Amino acid sequence: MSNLKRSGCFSDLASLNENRCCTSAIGPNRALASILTKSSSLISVPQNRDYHEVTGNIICPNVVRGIDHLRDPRLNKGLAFTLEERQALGIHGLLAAKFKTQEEQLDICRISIDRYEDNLNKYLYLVELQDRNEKLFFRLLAENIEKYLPIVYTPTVGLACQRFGLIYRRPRGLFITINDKGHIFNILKNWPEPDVRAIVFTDGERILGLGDLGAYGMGIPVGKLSLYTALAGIKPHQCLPITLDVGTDNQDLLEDPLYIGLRQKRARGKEYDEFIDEFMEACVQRYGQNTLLQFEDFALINAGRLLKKYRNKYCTFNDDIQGTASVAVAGLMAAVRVTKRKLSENIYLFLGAGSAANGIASLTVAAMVAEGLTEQQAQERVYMFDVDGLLSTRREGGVPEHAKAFGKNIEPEKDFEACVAKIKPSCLIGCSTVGGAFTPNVLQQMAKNTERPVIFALSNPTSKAECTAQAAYDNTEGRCIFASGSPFPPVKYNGKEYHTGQGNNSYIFPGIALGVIATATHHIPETMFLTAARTLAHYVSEEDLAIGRIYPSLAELKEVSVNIAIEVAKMAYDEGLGSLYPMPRDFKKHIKRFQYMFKYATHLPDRYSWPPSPKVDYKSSTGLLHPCNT
Ligand SMILES: NC(=O)c1ccc[n+]([C@@H]2O[C@H](COP(=O)([O-])OP(=O)(O)OC[C@H]3O[C@@H](n4cnc5c(N)ncnc54)[C@H](O)[C@@H]3O)[C@@H](O)[C@H]2O)c1
Ligand SMILES: O=C(O)C[C@H](O)C(=O)O
Ligand SMILES: [Mg+2]
Repeated sequence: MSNLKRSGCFSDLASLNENRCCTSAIGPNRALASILTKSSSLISVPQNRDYHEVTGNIICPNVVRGIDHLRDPRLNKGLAFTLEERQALGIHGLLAAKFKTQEEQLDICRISIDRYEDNLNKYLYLVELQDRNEKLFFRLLAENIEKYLPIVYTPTVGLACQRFGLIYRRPRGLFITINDKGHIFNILKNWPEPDVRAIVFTDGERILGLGDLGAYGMGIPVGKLSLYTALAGIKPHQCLPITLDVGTDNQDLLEDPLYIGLRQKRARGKEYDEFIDEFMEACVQRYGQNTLLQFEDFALINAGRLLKKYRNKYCTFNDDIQGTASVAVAGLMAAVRVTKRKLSENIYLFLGAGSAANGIASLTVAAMVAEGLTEQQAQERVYMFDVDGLLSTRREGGVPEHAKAFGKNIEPEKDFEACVAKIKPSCLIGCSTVGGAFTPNVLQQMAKNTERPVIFALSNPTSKAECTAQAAYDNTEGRCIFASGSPFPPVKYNGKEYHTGQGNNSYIFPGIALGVIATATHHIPETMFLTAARTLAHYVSEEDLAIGRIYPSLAELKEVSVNIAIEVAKMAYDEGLGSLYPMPRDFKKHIKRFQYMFKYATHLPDRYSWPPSPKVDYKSSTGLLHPCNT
């Protein structure tokens, strides 16, 4: 370096960066880039070598001015830029003199967040960090999952969605409105990243258990995709959050002066269906046929039927139906080790008969069939109770179409407590959005039904949970096996402390997504969710069970996600669904190759040496590697 400094190469490099450009220039710099591409470059490209090869450890395939290295969150390292980088990139003097390591920066982040008492402020701090320094944000999240998952994700993300009009500052993701019908592909083209592999999208109609939040639902795909990166290491530039704004039927929002979405009633019927059709087509047209399309928080009237419509035509899944089913079945499998009852020996009662309940029930049936029951025998063990009472074929209005498989020819019952006493379930599963619906009487009845009752209060966020962890223990003499969708503090019962688990689809969808992306799988069959459930259940240790947890700790989520990805990837090839060839010999290595590097990369151009450092893998199947996209 010192030789270079003496020879004045740094000023050379700074101007080099200003002029750097390439054909894949994107976003606001596109016009400038195309002009510069035509102008003479300072880099002389040896014959038969392409531009990226010659530029070596290129900063970004974009036109990047010095200051952009600080303004672009994907490039910014703040005080962690070294002296050489500061000089080479033309940002020397734009930063304070101190050089910091990423570890030192992480300490400051932790201290800063801890200063906030209010979770929404913590959320805002993290949003701001992601907007400022992406690698620091993801490393902070990935290394402190237990602490920050409840902030960027459930339950705080629910509050953020409710206040979205107030906290909305910078766009993250795309808003595509019903008025864009006929032009969706063009809107997708405005997204500055060309290498998108996964899209999480919502129409905002059933945001957690909070109902129709319209365009305010954007917090959900953003939060889900943060976990794609933090838990599964899927690269952030490959992830795209989208809100499909088709209006809202939430009158409060329509009258809310802060509301940022379309101020009109929801589009329904043909218009809505055509819009979703066009959206699905546009996504694959823009990003390729294996683009993973994750449906999130769609209302019951659309969730199941859209899954049915698209599941064999696109690489798609519905997280609320299938991801939730997988995590719940994993919990049931782990619980078998405590209850000593096989899955097929339980009686299941669901409170709520919507997307989540039907997803869980169907996968539980599949797991019981794997234990030897017929499908009909398995279905007979599953009861559901919705807003109109027990799903009885004899009730007025009968059983809704989407839950037909679980309707029973028995006396109708509208009193849930009476139902728990009559049916005597051993597993009670709440997906109703009704906070506190598992009353002390219901829980006490569960303790009478069986020695070790399984009680899942899966509704989110915390205020919608059917009961708290403490209430479940208090009302079952501490004999229950409990899990909840949102986290609860440790339970104290009879002088012992229990740490109950979070039955949340966050244990599943990041791993499924990584496995699917890494194999370019074109369809996601139901059996993949059973495989994911088995992999997750396998991770539950005796220590977990001893403290009341039927899931591994959140701290293990990254390892769990990678292992789910590996199993999903193997299955993809076994079933002829993977389309990336040759088939990997070592799946673990293969999966790792797709993963993000949370630590900073050097931003020094490698032009001093030729050929460039052998450590740099310029081209891989994941696309061109450069510091901002590793
Ligand atoms: N833990 C997780 O990973 C996870 C995953 C998905 C969904 N959820 C949560 O589960 C809840 C339900 O989600 P969904 O997608 O199934 O919603 P949904 O709208 O599809 O279903 C809700 C169901 O609850 C029923 N219901 C409403 N009020 C009721 C009442 N008073 N008594 C009995 N039933 C009642 C409705 O009739 C409907 O059948 C939400 O709170 C959601 O956040 C959690
Ligand atoms: O978002 C979550 O925390 C889980 C689930 O997808 C939900 O809709 O509640
Ligand atoms: Mg959801």
